[in-house]
Amino acid sequence: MAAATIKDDLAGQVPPRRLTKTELLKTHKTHIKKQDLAPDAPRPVKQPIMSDAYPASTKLIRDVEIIPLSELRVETHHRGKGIVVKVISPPYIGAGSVSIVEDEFGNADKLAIYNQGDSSILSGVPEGCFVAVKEPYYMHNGGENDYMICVDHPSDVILLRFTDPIIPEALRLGPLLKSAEEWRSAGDKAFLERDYPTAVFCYTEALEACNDEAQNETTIKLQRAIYTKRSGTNLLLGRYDAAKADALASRTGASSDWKAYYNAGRASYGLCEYTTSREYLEMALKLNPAAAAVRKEHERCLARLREEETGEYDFPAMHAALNPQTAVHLDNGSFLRNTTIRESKHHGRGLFATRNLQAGDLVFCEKATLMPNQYEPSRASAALYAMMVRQLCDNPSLAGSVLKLYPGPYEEQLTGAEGTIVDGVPVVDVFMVEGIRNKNCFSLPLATVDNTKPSSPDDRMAKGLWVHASHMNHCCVPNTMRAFLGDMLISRATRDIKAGEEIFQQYVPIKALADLRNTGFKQGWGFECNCFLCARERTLSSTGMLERRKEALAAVEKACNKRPINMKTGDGVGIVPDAAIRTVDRLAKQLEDLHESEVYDVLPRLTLIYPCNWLVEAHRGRKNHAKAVKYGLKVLRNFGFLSVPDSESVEWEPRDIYTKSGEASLMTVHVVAGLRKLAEGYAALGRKEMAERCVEAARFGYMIVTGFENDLEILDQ
Ligand SMILES: C[S@@+](CC[C@H](N)C(=O)[O-])C[C@H]1O[C@@H](n2cnc3c(N)ncnc32)[C@H](O)[C@@H]1O
Repeated sequence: MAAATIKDDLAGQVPPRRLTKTELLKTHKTHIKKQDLAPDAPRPVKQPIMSDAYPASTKLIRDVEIIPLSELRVETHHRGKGIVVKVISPPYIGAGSVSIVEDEFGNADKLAIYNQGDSSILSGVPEGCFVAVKEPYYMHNGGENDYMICVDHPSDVILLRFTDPIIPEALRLGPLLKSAEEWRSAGDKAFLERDYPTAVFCYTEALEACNDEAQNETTIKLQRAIYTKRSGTNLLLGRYDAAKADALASRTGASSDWKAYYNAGRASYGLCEYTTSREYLEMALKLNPAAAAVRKEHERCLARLREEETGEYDFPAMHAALNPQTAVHLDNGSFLRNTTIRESKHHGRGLFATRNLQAGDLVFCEKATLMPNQYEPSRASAALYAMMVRQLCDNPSLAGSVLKLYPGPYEEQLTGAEGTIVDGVPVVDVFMVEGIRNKNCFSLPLATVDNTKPSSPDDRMAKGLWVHASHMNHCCVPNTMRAFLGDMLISRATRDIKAGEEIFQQYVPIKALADLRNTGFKQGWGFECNCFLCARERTLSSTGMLERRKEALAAVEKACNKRPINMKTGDGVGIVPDAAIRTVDRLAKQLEDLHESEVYDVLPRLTLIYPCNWLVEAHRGRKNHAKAVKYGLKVLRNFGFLSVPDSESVEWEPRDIYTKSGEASLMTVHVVAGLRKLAEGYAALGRKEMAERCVEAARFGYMIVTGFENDLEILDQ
């Protein structure tokens, strides 16, 4: 309460008193002591709260007015202003890095820097360095006289070079006399200690020092050697854009340049730019045909290009290579050429087929743009957000694709400068990043195929971003289905798709009732679905009918739930008394009658799936195979598979159920399970051919669901 009062009273004003340098340093030391006692405590990520959103600074530091710390006003974004300070304490690392800083007038304050990745020296700002903060926010920190400069956007803070003229002389305390050689050895030392961000900083200083020294052959040689070192270090940090630029800057024109091309090739590979990577690797091979490492990398690169071109993958081998601890990121390229991004009539941009596709075809197969190895659901979102921020800072070339994704309503606050380079770093607006994460990320298991096993836990889900797939709009009865293998997203056609048709996916498993599912879409993504199913249900079914259907659904679910089925295992019904079966049967019929035939002739009847599945189980339990088959056929029909015949005399191919069911079938693993139960019933009735066709259709469906051909028996494990 007291804090809130101080906050309200002082907003916009300079605080009457703030803690002195000595007081600040004393409290800071106690925090650091505590930190030293628990050095391995996991570091939380501060995720942005969209209601507090404010845009990142897009100004150059030289264009803002530098003010002393004493002019900072509470709860204020100091637009058009900036501070230049020296860090006078080691950092305390929590959700961000908190340090004590001092300005040229001897004023001290607390500086909290959030959202810097581990590859940045600013994730743990070292004592003695100088930083500039553009358009800082000064906040009351809860306690009495306790304030803090708070930096959310990573690009709002700049690590200054020691020789930067913007640092006031009084703060600098004498010129820094390190030579290029000295900075280089400092870099080498940091490298050997595996402190790669510091190594990069020192090599950068070394390169700048080279510029200040006499330009002779020795300096040029030194400069190129440092570029090589910095390139290697940036590669280790995953800063591929910088690694590539350094590699190219290290060239001398001699045959030893093969190393520069090799590094540039590896950096391009890291960015999944395989065509460019191949070009560099081929230049390296030209200069040094015997280099085995280059040859190996070149072969790897050709394999990626083949995958991109043909869409041919060895999915079983990829599956076998997965390891939840060490290998969730597969070494594969993205096959995207069957689809293209363009404006869609009703949903902004969308994905469209570039050629005719058949049910079961690979629509695309995309490697994650960003996906942390974090399958703990409570941490998955924060891990993805942190990775997105870090990668955008580290590899500005990513901005071109990631920052074009739909960020939700925050779109209106954007300046258009996000992703551009200002003061040497890309402008990264964390609220925009969070908006993009929120509207575009996918939840995924390690492998969809394993997740279909009844024994697999449902809750090991990671989160990731696939830029191409993010352009797909939602449809409740979509024409594709996605599956995951590590960080590969496999999209398959659930029915035939014509060239030029829009590709849809289901964002989340949908609710049976149109109004309920649309409330979810509105809240989560800000749209109301107007797909074939939603539009017809909404406009053609009368309100009275929808209400009665809701009541009938509640009644039938209540009856089923006395003996619920586990939809994953199919277990739970057991031997059910006649009376219970009769009740569910009667209620299901009533519900069925509430679906107008003229509306639902070509539509799935989602509310009927659960009761019909229940009846299949009840009849299976009593070995009443004829009835199990009857309801099994109804289950498929209610998923929208309208072309499953019940007669040997009808000519049909197992795949026909996918290709000849119209535009509104809903493919899920339950369809596969339904086909298997149907097969079991037919086999028990001695109708072998029907049983075989159903198994074949189930196998084909399981390939669509899991992304590649798999044994149906996995569903029993
Ligand atoms: C992941 S993005 C899909 C690509 C997006 N259309 C774009 O222009 O970038 C999700 C957003 O697309 C739009 N969207 C997706 N499916 C839709 C649908 N069925 N009807 C209307 N808008 C839809 C919504 O604005 C949603 O928040």
